[in-house]
Amino acid sequence: MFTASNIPSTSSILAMYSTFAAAAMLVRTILNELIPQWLQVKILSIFGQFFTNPTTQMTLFIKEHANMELNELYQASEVYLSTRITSSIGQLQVSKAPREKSLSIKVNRGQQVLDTFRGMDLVWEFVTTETQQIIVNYEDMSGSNGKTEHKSVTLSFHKRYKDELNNYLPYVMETFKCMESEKRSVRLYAYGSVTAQYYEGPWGSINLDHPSTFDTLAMEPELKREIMEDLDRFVKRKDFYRRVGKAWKRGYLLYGPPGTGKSSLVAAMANYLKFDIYDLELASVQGNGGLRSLLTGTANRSIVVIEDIDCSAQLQDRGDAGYDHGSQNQSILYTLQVTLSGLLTFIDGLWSSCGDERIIVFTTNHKDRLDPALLRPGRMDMHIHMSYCSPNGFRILASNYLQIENHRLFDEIERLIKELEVTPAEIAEELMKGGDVDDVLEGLVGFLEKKREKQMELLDESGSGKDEGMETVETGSKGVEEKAEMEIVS
Ligand SMILES: Nc1ncnc2c1ncn2[C@@H]1O[C@H](COP(=O)(O)OP(=O)(O)OP(=O)(O)O)[C@@H](O)[C@H]1O
Ligand SMILES: [Mg+2]
Repeated sequence: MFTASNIPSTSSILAMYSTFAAAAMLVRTILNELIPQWLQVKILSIFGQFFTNPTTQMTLFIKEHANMELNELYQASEVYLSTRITSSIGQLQVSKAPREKSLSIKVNRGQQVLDTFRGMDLVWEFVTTETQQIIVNYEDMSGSNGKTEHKSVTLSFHKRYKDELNNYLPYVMETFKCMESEKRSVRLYAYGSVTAQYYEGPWGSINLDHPSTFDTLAMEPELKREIMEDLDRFVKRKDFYRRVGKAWKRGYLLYGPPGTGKSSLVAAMANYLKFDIYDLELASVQGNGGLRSLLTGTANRSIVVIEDIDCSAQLQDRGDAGYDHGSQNQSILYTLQVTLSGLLTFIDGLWSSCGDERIIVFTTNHKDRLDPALLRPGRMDMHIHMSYCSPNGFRILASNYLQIENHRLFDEIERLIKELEVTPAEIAEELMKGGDVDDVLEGLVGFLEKKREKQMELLDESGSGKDEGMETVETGSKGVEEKAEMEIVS
C-alpha cells in the first residue's frame, strides 16, 4: 500500500516504466533468438494476442502477382523478411549462383517469422499453392496437364492494430527501397522457357556482373556526360513527371555498327543507376498478349532492352488482316508473333500506365531500316549514335586495358584511327593481346595499317566515305524533323 509519504513521483513512475519496458524488450530479444518462431507464435496466442483466433485475427494475403502484374509488396516482403532472420528460424534457403559474390539467404516456405512494430505483433509466412493447369506447347500447339505454382505471403496480426498497417506496410516498402538502392549487383533478367513461365514466373534472372561502366566506355566525353546527366535528371524528376501528367519513363534508341558499345552502354547505364535489366527477345515472345504480360511482369527501376530491333520478329505493321491466312495453323502462328502495332501500343499506352522509373532501350545496327513509326517523336526520347572509335575513345581504352596515359606510338595510332572505320571492339581485342605495352601497341599499329590497306581497296571499289563521330538527338514533342538543329556532333 502506498501512503502519502511513499507515493512515487510521476518521474519515478516513468523511470520505472521505462526500465521495465527496456527489460521486457531485452527479454523479448533474447527469447527471439532462443525460442523457435512457431513456439513464440503459440505463446503469443496463449498470452492474449490470439493469432489463431479467427474472431480477433486479421490475415492479409500478398500474392506474387496481382492482375498479371508483379506485386511490388510481395517483392518488398521477401527482401524485408531477409532482414528479420534470427537464429530461432528453423529453415532457411541458402543459395549462391556462380556469378554471385555472396550467399543469398531467404526464409523458407512454411516458416513463420515474427515481427514487432510499435507494440504490434505480426506473423509472416510464405505459402505456396498449386492449381492444375493445361500447359500449351506453342511449337506444336499440344497441351499437357501441369501444375501452376502461386506464391504468396500471409501477414497476420490482431484486428485492433489494423490502422497501424498504414504505417507498417510503408515501412516495409521503404526498407525494401533502401536495400535495393544499396545493393551492389544489378540483375539481368531473360525471358524463361514455357516451363519457367509456369513455375518461376516468366523472367529468370542472374547477376549481371558486367564490368562496363561509364568510366570504361570509349565514347566522346561530351556525349558520355550528356547521357549521365540525362539519366540523373530522369531519376530525380518524379514530381515533375507527376505534375505534367506524364508516365515516369524514358526511351533511348542506340544505333551504330556492331562492336561500337551499344550493349556495353546499356550495362553501363544499369550499373550507374543500379537498375536491373530485362533482356527481351521479341522473336521468342508469343504474340502481343505474351509481350504485354512479359512487360507488365517487369519491376520498377528497371531497363527493358530490345536488341537489334530491326531484326526482331518481322516488325512490320500487319494491321488486323492476320486471320485471312486460310489455314488454322497459319492463323495461330500469325497470332504468336509480336507486331509493330503491338509494340507501339505498349510503348504509348500500357507502358505508360505500368510502373515507375522505367527505361526502355532499343538497339539497332541499321536505324534507316526501322519503321518510321518507331522513330516518331515521343516514342524514344533520345537517339544515341554509337560510332567508330575516335582518338579520345582510344585513350580511354588504352588507359583501361594497359593503364597508360601516353606513349610514343599514341600519335601514330590516333592518326590512323582518324582515317579509319575501326570499332572500339576491334581495338579492345588488340589491346587484350599479351606482351608488354610496346608489343601490344606495335601490334595495334600493324593491325590498323592492314585495315587501312583493306579499306583503301574497298574505297577504290565503292567510293564510300566514313560515318563520322557520335551524336545525340533529343526528339522532344517538336518532332524528328527538328533533329538537325538539335544534333550535337562531337
Ligand atoms: N565504346 C566502347 N567502349 C569500351 N568497350 C567497347 C566499346 N564498344 C565495344 N567495346 C568492347 O567490345 C565488346 C563488344 O561491344 P558491344 O557488345 O557493346 O557492341 P555492340 O555495339 O552492342 O555490338 P552489336 O551491334 O554487335 O550488338 C564489348 O564487350 C567491349 O569489350
Ligand atoms: Mg549489342
